[in-house]
Amino acid sequence: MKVKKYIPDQSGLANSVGVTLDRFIKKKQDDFTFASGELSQLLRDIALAAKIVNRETNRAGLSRISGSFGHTNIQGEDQQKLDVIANIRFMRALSKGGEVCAIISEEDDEVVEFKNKSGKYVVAIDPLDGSSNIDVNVSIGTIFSIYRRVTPIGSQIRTEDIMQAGNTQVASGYIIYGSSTMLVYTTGRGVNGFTYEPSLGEFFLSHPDMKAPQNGEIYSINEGIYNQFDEGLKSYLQLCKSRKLCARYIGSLVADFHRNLLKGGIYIYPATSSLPNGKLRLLYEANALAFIAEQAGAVASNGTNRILDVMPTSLHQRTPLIIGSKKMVDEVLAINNKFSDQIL
Ligand SMILES: O=P(O)(O)OC[C@H]1O[C@](O)(COP(=O)(O)O)[C@@H](O)[C@@H]1O
Repeated sequence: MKVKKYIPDQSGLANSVGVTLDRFIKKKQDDFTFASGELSQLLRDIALAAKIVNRETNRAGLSRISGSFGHTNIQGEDQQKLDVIANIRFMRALSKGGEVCAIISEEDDEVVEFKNKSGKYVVAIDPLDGSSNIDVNVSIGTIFSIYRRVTPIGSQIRTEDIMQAGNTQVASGYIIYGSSTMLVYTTGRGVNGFTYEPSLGEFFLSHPDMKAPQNGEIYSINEGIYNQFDEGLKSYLQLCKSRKLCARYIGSLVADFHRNLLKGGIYIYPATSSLPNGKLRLLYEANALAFIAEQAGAVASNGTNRILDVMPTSLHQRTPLIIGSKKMVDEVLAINNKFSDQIL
């Protein structure tokens, strides 16, 4: 029987669609000799829930799931229907596999513990970030952090399993539901981005080994609350204006962060007189993006400390966030120090 060797097509007629997320996760898992595959399955479960949430957000206007859910969450925010739907979808997907023992969600007042305690991972998640943009067709996202529990598997979840500093994350990432849908994640070995191809129902590697430019031309901050900023920040913003830098603020953290990660820039949500600890949440917003930022060569600070070194003390605690290109964040911190020295 005659056989012939497979020679990859050279005609260029059928463009390669690239590496699927599944295959990429499998390949990366093989890098870890003793990998059990649980983290890989957990990442796949997150990707599956993301596909469903992507479908829901795309057709929200048609399926009457836009608008308020008529309930206020523990942050005092008016929960949107899609906030609740996204929360249900991720909870369901993460409860199925058995890899997860507990979840911290922006939409749940308390830690959600799964019956099956054999899971070794704890997930912190903002199921739908950028709620104020849901109904107006502006990019929104999902943000997730993954930790290994520290107490024995199978035992009762304890505070130390939940209150872990960001520098103990085993993985983190975000999904951006925008002009295209992307999933970007790290397991501490660089950052990779995958674009969703709805017609095939697959995420494909589109942004391998993402690196943030060391400097940038974009600054992202809600200047509507300018009067509540401290003098150090006001002087930095004057500097940005004098340099004719570009002001870009979508009002969806994931979207602003993603743009600045690709193009170079800085996102700032500071402490203000009305929000003395800032607005964003440490456990399921800042930590995840700080891990991604650092893995891509960028920086994340609360103005005083590295975000990843902040020891959490409460589930929904807020933190000021200064995140983005290294040179820009370092400059803000230097100006802050100068002003705080003058005050002292
Ligand atoms: O409207 P503000 O005060 O500028 O806040 C916008 C920020 O708040 C957030 O919407 C907070 O996230 P949630 O939508 O998940 O609550 C960020 O996405 C965004 O960057």
